[in-house]
Amino acid sequence: MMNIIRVANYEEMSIEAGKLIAEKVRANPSMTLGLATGSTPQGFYQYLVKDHITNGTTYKNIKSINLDEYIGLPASDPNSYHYFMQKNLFDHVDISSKNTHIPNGAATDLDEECVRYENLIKEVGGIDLQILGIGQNSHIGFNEPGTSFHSRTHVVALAKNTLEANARFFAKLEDVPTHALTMGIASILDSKEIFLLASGTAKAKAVAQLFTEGISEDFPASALKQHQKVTIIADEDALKYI
Ligand SMILES: O=P(O)(O)OC[C@H]1O[C@](O)(CO)[C@@H](O)[C@@H]1O
Repeated sequence: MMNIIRVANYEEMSIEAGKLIAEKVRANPSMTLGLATGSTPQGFYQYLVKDHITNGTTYKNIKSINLDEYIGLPASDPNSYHYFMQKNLFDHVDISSKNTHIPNGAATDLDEECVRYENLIKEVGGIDLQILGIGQNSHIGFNEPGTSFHSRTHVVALAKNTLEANARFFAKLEDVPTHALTMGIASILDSKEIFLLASGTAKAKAVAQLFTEGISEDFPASALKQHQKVTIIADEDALKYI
């Protein structure tokens, strides 16, 4: 089941998502949140930080599991997702560092890291609410078109379109890491509930495909149609073909 919440713009998407997430955290203060990086979630992280300061929503017992990380960037690199999470959320709320988890893209044995990460998700009791963005090519996490819907945490070679889309954060295209670690589609679908956020015309085609195309590994986000509890929070631009 996919519910759609249609909002005017990025700011409203961020407020709507932030409100819903903060409500869930207050209702279940020891839940496990599945978190995403990129431009899409930045606004709702700001909302959560403000809400933490003004309303006192606490993350003391919240656990977090991030979707993905570049391979080869140390946690201290400003383009790593470790760094992103510290700067956008973890440094500003009372979450405990022992409860925050991100795949280790600097691991020497990446296969072992994938197994460790999958086990970790199980050990924390699974993800209660997974937040997702969507790539222009329909990727979720870093699961590019063609990824098996049975996939678990794995190493991926990033698609050309993804490298180009993410080059905006780097000095030049060649600096974008070519590989990443990502939770798989099956790992994502195990989450009890999923929010998919989309903003802007660059995402309009990928969002439309969710409704016009069938379930296909060519469109990774279409896997979400197999899930019982998905809410899409998207703005007018992202929904312009719907
Ligand atoms: O939000 P953006 O920067 O458009 O990226 C889309 C998606 O691709 C990823 O960057 C891949 O990790 C996700 O984190 C994100 O939700």
